[in-house]
Amino acid sequence: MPGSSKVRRLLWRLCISLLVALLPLLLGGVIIYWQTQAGLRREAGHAASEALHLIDVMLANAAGSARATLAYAEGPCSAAELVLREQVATVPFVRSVNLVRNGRVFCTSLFGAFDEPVDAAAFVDGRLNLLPGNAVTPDFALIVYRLAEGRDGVLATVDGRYLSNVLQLVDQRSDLVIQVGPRWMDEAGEVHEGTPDAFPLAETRQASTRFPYQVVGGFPAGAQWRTMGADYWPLFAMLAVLGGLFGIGCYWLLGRAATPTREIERAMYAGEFVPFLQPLVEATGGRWIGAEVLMRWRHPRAGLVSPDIFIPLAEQSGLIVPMTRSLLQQLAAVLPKHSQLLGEGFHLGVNVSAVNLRSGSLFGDCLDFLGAFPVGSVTLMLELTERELIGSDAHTDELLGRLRELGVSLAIDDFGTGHSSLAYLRRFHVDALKIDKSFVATVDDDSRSRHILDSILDLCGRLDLQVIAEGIETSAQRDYLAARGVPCLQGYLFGRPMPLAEFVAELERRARAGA
Ligand SMILES: Nc1nc2c(ncn2[C@@H]2O[C@@H]3COP(=O)(O)O[C@H]4[C@@H](O)[C@H](n5cnc6c(=O)[nH]c(N)nc65)O[C@@H]4COP(=O)(O)O[C@H]3[C@H]2O)c(=O)[nH]1
Repeated sequence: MPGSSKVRRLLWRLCISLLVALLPLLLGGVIIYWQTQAGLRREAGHAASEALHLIDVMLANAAGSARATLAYAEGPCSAAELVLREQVATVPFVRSVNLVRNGRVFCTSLFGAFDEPVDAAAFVDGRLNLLPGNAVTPDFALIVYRLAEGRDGVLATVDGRYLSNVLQLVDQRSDLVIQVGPRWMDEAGEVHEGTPDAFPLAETRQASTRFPYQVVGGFPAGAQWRTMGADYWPLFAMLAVLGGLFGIGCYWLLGRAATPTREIERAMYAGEFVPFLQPLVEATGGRWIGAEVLMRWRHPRAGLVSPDIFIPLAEQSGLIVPMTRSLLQQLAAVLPKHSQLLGEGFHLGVNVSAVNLRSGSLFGDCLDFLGAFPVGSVTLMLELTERELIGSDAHTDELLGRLRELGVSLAIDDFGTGHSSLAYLRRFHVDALKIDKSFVATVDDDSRSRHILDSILDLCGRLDLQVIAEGIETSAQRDYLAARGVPCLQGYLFGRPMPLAEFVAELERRARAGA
């Protein structure tokens, strides 16, 4: 089988296995991505509402202090001073309480009597003002709650650091800001003009129902991947292991044969079918004048498998066609380099079956094969087995005619063992007969069956057919057949089927020895 198909198949197997291995990670990744996104949205929403709740509590404290001291806005500062300080000292988060009369602060919890104008228009909804600092703490933000009754009223302030603490601590992963009218404050306590940039991820905006401000929350870019990495790495590791196992399993499954036919197909792509050659020898002198090509399956686990086991299956499935082509290609890749060892018209017998004849590619395969050799250095003989009956139809006749024109000869294999041997002789223009080893074996015993062998030999003489006797195991068989004029012999006595390289090495050895 061509190496490229093998590589393609291996690549395909690898790609599929890789995809299967990546599948849990990909699917898991998508689900985790989606879950993380939903989780971040939930987290941002939860953080904003938590911050809103805490800031509402702080502002409610300021509003409570303002209500408790409003009545003092009508009296002198001296009467209110102690009450104001008491509020600052006892009410959580309230930093100062200041009384306003006729649009001016006239009394503060810090300085007592005081005088400063109040810009009522700066208060959102007349009630809240976010400032980057004031005269007492210019570097610290503060939020001022205003309770007004006409031009009188109370200003209660909450330190911005409480707010920034809330924004920071309520959720350490999300970012939160508080927006009060035209200003906003970040987690660091910095006050900015305008509105903050939109958060790239899971932005949420929640407005207080009690005071005129909003908390805006969200996550910076990349937070999703960081969260996935930080929170889900054990799951990713598990998915990776799972994917690895799936991939290995898939690779193994794809390499495993589901059926015998599938296993033969796999073996073919893996190049496991190889040619073995058994020498054909001259009956007189023992010179190697050719070889029969016999297919062997070098199975990675079972070792060498006999063709009797896999050829019938290969014929049934039609795989015998590419297998035969592969056999011819393997021979054509090696033997022409040694054509000087082969001598003139070296005989090469190749087994073919009905499927090969029907396939439509046999002629091309033979043409390619013969084209690889120097002209006349080999003769190709197709040996027709009788396992599948070959019908005589116009297509077969035409094919055999074209093959004959190409110089390919035709032999009937295992002659006499099938039920159609004589019919074959009648139907086809046959060049040679291969006498089956079961008839050759009759040489050794004196039985009547030896007469059948003699009759076949007579028949061959009358029909002017070339004879090759196979299965010669003893010198008595050799001598008998040689005496009966059989020119070409094959059998264990001369050599067993051997790998191609071994056959070439033996040819070289014989050439050196002058055999
Ligand atoms: N006992 C004994 N046996 C001997 C002796 N000399 C040779 N043999 C065996 O006899 C068989 C001769 O091949 P075949 O009759 O064409 O019979 C072949 C042939 O019909 C089929 N076959 C082999 N290769 C191919 C192929 O490439 N294509 C097709 N279609 N069939 C093949 O498988 C059959 C079996 O092949 P193998 O097992 O290789 O068996 C071979 C060979 O090893 C001997 O002295 N004693």
